[in-house]
Amino acid sequence: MRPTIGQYPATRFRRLRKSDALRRLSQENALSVNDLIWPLFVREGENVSEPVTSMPGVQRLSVDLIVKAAEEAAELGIPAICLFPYTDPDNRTDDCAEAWNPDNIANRAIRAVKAAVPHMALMTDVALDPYNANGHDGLVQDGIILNDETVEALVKMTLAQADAGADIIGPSDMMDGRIGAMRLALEMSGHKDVAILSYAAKYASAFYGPFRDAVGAGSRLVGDKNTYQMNPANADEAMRLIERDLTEGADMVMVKPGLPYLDICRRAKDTFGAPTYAYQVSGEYAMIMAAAANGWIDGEKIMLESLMAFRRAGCDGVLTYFAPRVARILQGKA
Ligand SMILES: NCC(=O)CCC(=O)O
Repeated sequence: MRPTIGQYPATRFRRLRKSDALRRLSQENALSVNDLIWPLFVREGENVSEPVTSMPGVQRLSVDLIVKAAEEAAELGIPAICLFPYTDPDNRTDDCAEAWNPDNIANRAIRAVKAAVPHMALMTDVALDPYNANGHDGLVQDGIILNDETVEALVKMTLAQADAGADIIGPSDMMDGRIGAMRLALEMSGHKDVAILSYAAKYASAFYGPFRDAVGAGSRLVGDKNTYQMNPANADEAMRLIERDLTEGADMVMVKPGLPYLDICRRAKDTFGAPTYAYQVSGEYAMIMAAAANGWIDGEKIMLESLMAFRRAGCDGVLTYFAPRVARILQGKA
């Protein structure tokens, strides 16, 4: 596109900003409930809603309350939720075997949600960190994160989630070769219509801090994730990763974190045209909530502005903890 600009006063940009009607008429992007994926944290128990201190307004919910949240999401028109497990400490081991247990907390929640709200698209998380004694996304040997052995474990985890009824598999682990391995396993096991939303460009970011509290992985993490997550200084590499994952069979791709990486979202959309998502991560959410709680910003306006920014950057959708709040506003139910 080559923008045409006439000379002043023939061109006055303020003409189209004169009234609300003209501003709406000339608006380029829109935010809708169809763009939202709501991440939820699931834990053991019944009727348990446990606040996540660093994420005001976010709770870890027992399966029965996850079902209620899914019903609320459906009523608000939110098309998808994404489940993250808070695993009991006893089930966090070096071999991560709980990750592919068909009856682990995540798989039980998938079954319960699909039974209650079958039309809700259910996205999962595929990474070993909620099940790992040392908080890493992959199997660890002598301080090294093993790639190929981890991919085998992730495939088992993927199949258990697909068997439980997952619609969208969300590999967030950043191992090499996992998308191809998962896609092949899904094809071979009768799950050919299960979609993969690849965390293709996931950066080694400090913005994930509150999330690690939410899933109980933060205090366990030994070292950092720099050998598998991306260097925040890199952009060309993100394009290569996205192309690689699309080629291996990803249906959708994600950039994560969100707002600090909008340049990557735009480039990804322009380069590949694939369904592209961003994750407005826990640290982004926490910063907005904390500043709003102090009265330093207008939290609601900043929430809406930040979500619109993803649409402007070319994203087809956003994973955001604000999903139900923004959906209520967009549906006139606030
Ligand atoms: N796989 C999910 C994450 O690693 C973090 C998300 C967040 O910080 O909200």
